[in-house]
Amino acid sequence: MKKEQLQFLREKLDKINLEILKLLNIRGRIVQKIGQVKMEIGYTLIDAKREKEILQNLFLHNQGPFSNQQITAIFQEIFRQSIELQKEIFNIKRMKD
Ligand SMILES: O=C(O)C(=O)C[C@]1(C(=O)O)C=C[C@@H](O)C=C1
Repeated sequence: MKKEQLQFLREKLDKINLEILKLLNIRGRIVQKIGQVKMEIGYTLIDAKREKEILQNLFLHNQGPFSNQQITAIFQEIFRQSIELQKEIFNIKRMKD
């Protein structure tokens, strides 16, 4: 039945969503550590060159169905939110100093 197929596919997506969430949070913790190191050595939070390199590497491995343009849009949002996480660390450090 088509409805059963839909339910089955949605259950598959639910599991994948949880995996993505877990990986995003693992990534977020690493981003926080990078933010801390960058602040200690006086680097700016935004690194456009590094973002470009990450995207180039993703394009090399991109097997679709998402286009490179769509991958760029997804990762630009991840970079934006990662910088927000780093700013939080920056503000906490400033409050302590
Ligand atoms: O690699 C860094 O310097 C980071 O801060 C990590 C990260 C990322 O999320 O990948 C975040 C912000 C920078 O603009 C570039 C990359």
